[in-house]
Amino acid sequence: MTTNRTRSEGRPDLDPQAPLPDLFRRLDATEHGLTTEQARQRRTEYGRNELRRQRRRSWWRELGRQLVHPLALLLWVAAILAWVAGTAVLGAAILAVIALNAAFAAVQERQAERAVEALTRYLPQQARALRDGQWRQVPAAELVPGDIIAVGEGDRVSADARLVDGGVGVDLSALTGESQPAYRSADAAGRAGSLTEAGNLVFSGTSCVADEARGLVYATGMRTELGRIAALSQRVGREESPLERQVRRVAWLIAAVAVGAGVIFFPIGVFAAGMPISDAFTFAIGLLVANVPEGLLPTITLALAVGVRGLARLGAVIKRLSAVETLGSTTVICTDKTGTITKNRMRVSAVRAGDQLLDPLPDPPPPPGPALCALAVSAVACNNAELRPDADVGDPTETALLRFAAKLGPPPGGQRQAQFHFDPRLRLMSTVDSSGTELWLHTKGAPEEVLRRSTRIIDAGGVERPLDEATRADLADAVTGQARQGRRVLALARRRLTGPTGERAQAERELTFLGFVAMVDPPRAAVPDAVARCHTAGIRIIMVTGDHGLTATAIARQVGITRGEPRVLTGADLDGMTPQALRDLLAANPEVIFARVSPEAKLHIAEALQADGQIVAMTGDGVNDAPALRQADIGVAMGRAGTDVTREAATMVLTDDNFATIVAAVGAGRRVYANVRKFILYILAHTTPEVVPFLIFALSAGAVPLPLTVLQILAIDLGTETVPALALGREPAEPGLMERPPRRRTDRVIDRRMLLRAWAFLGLISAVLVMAGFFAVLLSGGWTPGAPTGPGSPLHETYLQATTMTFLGIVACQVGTAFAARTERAPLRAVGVFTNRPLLWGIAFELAVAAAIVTVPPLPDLFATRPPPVPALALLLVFPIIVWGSDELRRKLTGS
Ligand SMILES: Nc1ncnc2c1ncn2[C@@H]1O[C@H](COP(=O)(O)OP(=O)(O)OP(=O)(O)O)[C@@H](O)[C@H]1O
Repeated sequence: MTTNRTRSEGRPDLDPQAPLPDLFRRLDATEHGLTTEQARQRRTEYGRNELRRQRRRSWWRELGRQLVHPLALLLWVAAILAWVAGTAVLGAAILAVIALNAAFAAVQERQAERAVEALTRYLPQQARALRDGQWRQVPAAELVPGDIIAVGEGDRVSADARLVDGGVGVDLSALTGESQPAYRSADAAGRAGSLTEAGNLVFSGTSCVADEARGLVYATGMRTELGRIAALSQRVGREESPLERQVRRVAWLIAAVAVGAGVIFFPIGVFAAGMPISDAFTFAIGLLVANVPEGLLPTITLALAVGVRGLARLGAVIKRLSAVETLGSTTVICTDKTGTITKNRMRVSAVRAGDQLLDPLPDPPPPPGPALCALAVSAVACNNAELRPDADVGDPTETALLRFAAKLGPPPGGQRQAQFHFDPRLRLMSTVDSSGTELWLHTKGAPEEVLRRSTRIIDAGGVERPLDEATRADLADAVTGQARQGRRVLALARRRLTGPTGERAQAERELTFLGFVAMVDPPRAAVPDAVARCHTAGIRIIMVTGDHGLTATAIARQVGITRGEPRVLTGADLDGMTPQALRDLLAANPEVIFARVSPEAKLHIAEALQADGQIVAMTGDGVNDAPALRQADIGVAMGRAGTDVTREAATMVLTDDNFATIVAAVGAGRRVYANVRKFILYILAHTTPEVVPFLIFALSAGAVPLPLTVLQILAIDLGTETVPALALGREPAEPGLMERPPRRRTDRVIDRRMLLRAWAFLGLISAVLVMAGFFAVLLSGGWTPGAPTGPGSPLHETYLQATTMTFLGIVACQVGTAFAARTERAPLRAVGVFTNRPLLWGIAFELAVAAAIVTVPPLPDLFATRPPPVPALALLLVFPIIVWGSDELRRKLTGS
């Protein structure tokens, strides 16, 4: 072994295309795999089979990035202007603002990144490896060179391996960008040149799309091809979401307004109010700095990240931050049936063997006659599941068949010779088994498919006869009768083979129909409720299933998806339909069920709905579902039953495979969006009480002294208000959130209604209160309009107390605004006054900072504050109640 050298070089010094015996020798391995102990030792030697994360951006670089953010650049300009104008204190304050903001944004960005990264923990990848002579599911991270692994359709390959047996179709696009699947087989000859072109190798990070093979692991972790090119560095995307894009645009708009306000103020201050030029300049800059919403974007990123974390706890793992927002606007959920709506826990409840129907199937079953025996033999032979005392392995349809057969007695064992995998398009699976000297084909699948390929039928006594039309019709009726009860029906057939099997179509023909089994698969308990919530939330549910139309309809009715007569469309109907016809049909029929559809059809359904402006969530579990999942706005894969390929293609993975979780996730998405609106409202509301004092000062042409200083504005916007704003992102869902139709694609996060509420209602009330406080202090101190209040004048202390009152008044009003912002339509008591703990802490922080600015030296000197008289302070106590109370009243009166 060359382990030491291997480790130091980072790649094994071996040729994976060497003759197999050489490769086994070099890897010190055998066809029987490794023992657990050997694997453990090798893990300490080679490390875990993981890709090292691409180094994160360092703290300093992240901070640097935030410092040159366009909005920060605007502040730099303001700082330079302040410095040039000789107001060094303001310049320094702006620099502090830039630094604080950058640090704040950097922390939030990093938190968001972490939240997404942490999600990989929720989806640990598994691999099948031969350990201690047995096939085991092991965490992919524990694979080591020398392991023998199995890869089958739908699996993600977890390490680089040389195939030793079988062949697989692989999708190499993650490595080579080539989207056409390639075939790799143990028998393929080695090839010089690029390793990825070698016909007998498979690579970590690629996925298996067909068949099955076994391979000898020769490289893991960073030594794999994938590790080498580090292509998987960022599997979880971090692109800007539409919400972030919208908010960025709005942030720029507000920044432009702020610059405009500053520019307009300057001449008004100088010429109308007679302010000294330097003061006017300082104030203009202050106005600009205070209103540039530089904290908005990182706060939204953080809200989305918090949403992602919350969703993971619900059982929905999201792979993109922006998906949280898309989820909230979902208008249609296309869901499959088995496992998502139903429990995927099947039990055979009726059987028809030959022409004998046992419905219900007695428990224990009667002693089986020849037909029932033949049915059971086929059910066991054409089966890849395994009954285990701890947990059954395999497809629940197949385990149900095994359990049914087991009750009839031990079946005679045959020897599997070949297999035609279950194909969701054909809806059939077959195996070729030898029994003594005989060779049999056993087929199971959708009854109509099996019937179509059958020419004979067995009778109860086991005698075969030709299948006439009357019997066909009778069988079809019997199947329909079962499906109508919501049962899943599977037919079984067989054929004695006399020669080689040949092509699939050649093998699966002239079958002898043995009978069918009907299984019950009860709906999940939480589904009817979730369906009802979708209905009230205006979300349409479309069932898209491979199962029989009647089975699907019965289940859809049981859980409330259909309430009237649904329009049932089959895959065959879809084939003959133009995209436009499909769009029209979906628009015209509120209740549609797609049955017996192929995975490809799901893609067309998603496209048709999207062409109509719908936001589509689509579930899927099979390999062929991947394109539809990619096409949908939210591709939903199953964490338990699904394949790695769909998990890779999906935006959201359900750890519990439950439909109800999709609905909960939509609710969470709506909540995040609503919370983003809440803190934007809160941040916007302070603008009016900050601008009005200046307007009064300017319009009075200096008769009223300036009620608020620039540094005080900065202290509010960038000090006291930050934490409560963040805390609004943690609001619980407002009642009624899932009782409204989804928001439209065209809806803006900041709309006119919100601006009116922020500026013209909450803001205006605050401004009135704040100015009343200012004048109350000023007048009670003996001030008359036009009286001097500058340094050295007898009224100067009173003036300082009055501006402090304005400052504290705005802080008090913002406390009221924070409570008002908590709900958009409902009364606050519907969510509970004390239910948002972080907000209560945020308000405590806000009040503590405000108190410190007024009382803790040297802050009062820096911010020019003096504690107002006690009666004025008492007045402050009612401000929040008035602001919040008025909004409660408005909501009550207007209903929104
Ligand atoms: N293991 C299997 N072997 C043979 N036939 C099967 C097997 N599993 C399913 N079928 C048949 O193929 C049909 C389609 O199966 P598919 O897995 O595409 O969808 P489904 O499980 O019925 O429903 P859904 O799409 O809602 O999950 C089934 O209704 C059944 O008749």
